[in-house]
Amino acid sequence: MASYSVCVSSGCKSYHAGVPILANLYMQVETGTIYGLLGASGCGKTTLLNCILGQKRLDSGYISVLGRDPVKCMDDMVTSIGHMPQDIALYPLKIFEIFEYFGKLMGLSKHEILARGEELRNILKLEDLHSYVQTLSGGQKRRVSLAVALLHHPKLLILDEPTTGVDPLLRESIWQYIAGLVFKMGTTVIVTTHYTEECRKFDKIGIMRRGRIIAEDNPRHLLELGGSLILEDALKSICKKDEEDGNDAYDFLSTKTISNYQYCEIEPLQEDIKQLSFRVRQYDSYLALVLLLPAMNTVIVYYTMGRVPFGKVVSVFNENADCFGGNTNFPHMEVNTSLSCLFLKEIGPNIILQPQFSRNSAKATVESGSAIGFIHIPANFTRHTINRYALARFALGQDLDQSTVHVSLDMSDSITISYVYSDILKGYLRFVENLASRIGIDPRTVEIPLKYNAKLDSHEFTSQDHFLPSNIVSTCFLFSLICGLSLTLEKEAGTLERTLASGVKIRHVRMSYFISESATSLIQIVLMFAIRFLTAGYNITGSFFLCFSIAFLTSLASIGCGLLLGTIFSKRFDVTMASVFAVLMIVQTSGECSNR
Ligand SMILES: Nc1ncnc2c1ncn2[C@@H]1O[C@H](COP(=O)(O)OP(=O)(O)OP(=O)(O)O)[C@@H](O)[C@H]1O
Repeated sequence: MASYSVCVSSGCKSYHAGVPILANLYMQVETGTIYGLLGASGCGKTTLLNCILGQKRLDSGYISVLGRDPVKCMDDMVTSIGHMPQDIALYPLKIFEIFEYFGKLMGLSKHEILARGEELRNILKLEDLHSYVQTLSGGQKRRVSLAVALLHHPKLLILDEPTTGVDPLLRESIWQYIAGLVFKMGTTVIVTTHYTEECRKFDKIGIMRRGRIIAEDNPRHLLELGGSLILEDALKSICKKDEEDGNDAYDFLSTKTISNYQYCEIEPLQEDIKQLSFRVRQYDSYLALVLLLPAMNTVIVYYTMGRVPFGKVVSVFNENADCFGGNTNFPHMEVNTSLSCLFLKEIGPNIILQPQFSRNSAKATVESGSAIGFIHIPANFTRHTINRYALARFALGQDLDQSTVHVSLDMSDSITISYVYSDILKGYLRFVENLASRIGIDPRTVEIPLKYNAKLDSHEFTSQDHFLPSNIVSTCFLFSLICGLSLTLEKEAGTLERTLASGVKIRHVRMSYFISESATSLIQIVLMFAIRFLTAGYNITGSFFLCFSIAFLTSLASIGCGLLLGTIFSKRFDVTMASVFAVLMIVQTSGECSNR
């Protein structure tokens, strides 16, 4: 009595309510045979194979694979099954690394993987095993994918369009090899293909239409049934007859009972997470760049953002005195005793003063953008300023007006302007304190009677002090969140599904991402701190440990967030949009762009 490796009974499956993909499907695949699954594109072949592999569940009906329920027992069976999916589904690694990865998951030793890899390279005419998969042609990649499915000598081989894009001669030798496996090792093979004629040598062909197997028999009988010597024509006529018959399926199955079906306990596969650590190596050639990116960002931010502005030009229209010796192109303060010159000398070194000969020309320099502001000093500034401070409460209104310096600033760059504003103000206060001493007044009387005593730190705060800590947080968050995108890319490429089909649990995949990304983040943060605090000369005045811990914990939280996004979304566009939103929220709420 024939034994069956795969039996499907009353299989029903739909993705959307009311649109059946598998509709009461029956299928029997005898052990040690090649079974060809033929049908129009979109008729449900891949869906059926995924159900057989336990990757998708039937809505109703039964499937038995090697005598077991694939959904519940796939962990026990992964080493007995080889699957070549329709998509290439290979990681961007060297061919031998891919063999190593899947071979180890299948329980092969390093020696066995090497020997088998070499054997398959000869049979499938593969490129040098040190070639990167991404550099191969479509047909070459497909052969590597087939080699992965064959690597561990599986009992059941499921091949979804294995010979697409492979030249006829090589296709012939692949089928010869597979026929040899069936003959010598009793392997069972299920194949989908669009090359109808290559099914002539198969033991059985199942014709799928509208979610059912409408005919299942050996090629000779199907040719007779279709009344043609050409298989393609015979299949067409069988499908046509099915349509005319109002979809009643041909029932070639002698029995629909599945004799050797049994349930089993779920035993978690002893999967080694180390196997998945290669994820870090996916970056391989640009690993150094990945590790250095946050540090490079740090340097760029340090040298471009929030620095004390240097060399900002402020125009001066001074009616009181010519402090520049008439030289407007190379402003160089001459020694001059007029008070306006003494005031201008006190303005900080970061500001370049540019003399102008009229108020209008000074204003024009600001409007044209060549100066950030202008200072207007009245004609009798010296005399009226002395009166203002010497006469104090007896000073006239004219003294007060004519000793007032008018400053107009371009407020569109508020951060730079705050420095310029502060430099001019501090310059004036220094000037007036000196003046008070010279005219015999206690300088404290002209000081602003407010003393700022920094509570946390005695050094002067710049806007870099304000946003660099927040920038560390948002940089850590941004670079770690990217793992969500990697997970989605794995989904899109089909490599995740293939890894899961090799018995790996999704929680192990997530854990491997978490471990590898955490290690990457740790190195990134060390480099970022090293460059930020050693090279850029930036100091931490509080606890270094706390600062480092906050950065690392932010990265860990971001990796968790990225994995959550990668789990929820299946398309890179969706995960990218969600990540951009998350980063924006972090940047805006971390205080980098606003008040904390
Ligand atoms: N995850 C999914 N969600 C929704 N619909 C799906 C999904 N996967 C497949 N389908 C739909 O199910 C139908 C059958 O798809 P399936 O991939 O099984 O066809 P196929 O026979 O393998 O096609 P092909 O020969 O072109 O590979 C198609 O209409 C497809 O759009």
